[in-house]
Amino acid sequence: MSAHGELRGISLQKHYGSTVALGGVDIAIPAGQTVAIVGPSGSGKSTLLHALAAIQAPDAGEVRLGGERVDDLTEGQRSRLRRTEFGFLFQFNGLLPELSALDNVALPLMLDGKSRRRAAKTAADWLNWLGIGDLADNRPGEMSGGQAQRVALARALVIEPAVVFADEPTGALDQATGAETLKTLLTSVKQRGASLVVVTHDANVAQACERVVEIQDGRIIADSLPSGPLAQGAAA
Ligand SMILES: Nc1ncnc2c1ncn2[C@@H]1O[C@H](COP(=O)(O)OP(=O)(O)OP(=O)(O)O)[C@@H](O)[C@H]1O
Repeated sequence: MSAHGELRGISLQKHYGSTVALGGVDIAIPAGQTVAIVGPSGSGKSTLLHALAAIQAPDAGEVRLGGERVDDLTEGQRSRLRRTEFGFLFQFNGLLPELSALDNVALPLMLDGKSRRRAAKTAADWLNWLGIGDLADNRPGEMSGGQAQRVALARALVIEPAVVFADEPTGALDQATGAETLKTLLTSVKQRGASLVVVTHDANVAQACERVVEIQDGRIIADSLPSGPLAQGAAA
């Protein structure tokens, strides 16, 4: 586990033509906190996640990780940041179909310069840790949706990220499998000391997080943290 810093978005703005996707969002996520981003469709949840994760730069505002600005990096630096500090988990697992579970999990380490042998050993440890070591040689098409999402979780965690970003991680799973995946996700990030930022429409996911931030029309309208905008009387 590495020492991780606070993730902070400051006055984040993003426009698509006349659409205001982010209308000046301020959010500070302490290291190790689990945060659900909720709100109606089109409210700006994914745009916020993409801005915080250095996937898409905001039009204005700053993103800082551990105090360091990460929104104004070159594309190469941002891509390195995503490989070393951030883990990603999406609705559909995004695994490479032609690679085994082991190789899918080893890939981020190899992209970061680790030897194939070392990457494979670490990947195997992660699959074992998540209880799916026996699936190491299976390709994604040879697993259930829940198993594949667990492999995707191993791939997100293998780099020991500061923050795991998840967009509807249980959206493609049935309720029981989704609940199990959610539990594994939360347990894993807590044990590794990572923060979790999860965009979700699923009330079960939101309730399981320590903090729920509600977005509407590109602005935070509710924050369950005592120090959030609601407590300060700043909500609309
Ligand atoms: N690439 C894009 N081009 C144009 N408009 C976009 C683009 N991406 C997002 N938008 C618009 O920005 C607004 C916010 O979109 P965003 O995807 O962040 O919402 P969301 O809350 O994640 O929605 P959903 O819950 O449906 O995924 C929406 O009005 C959307 O149509």
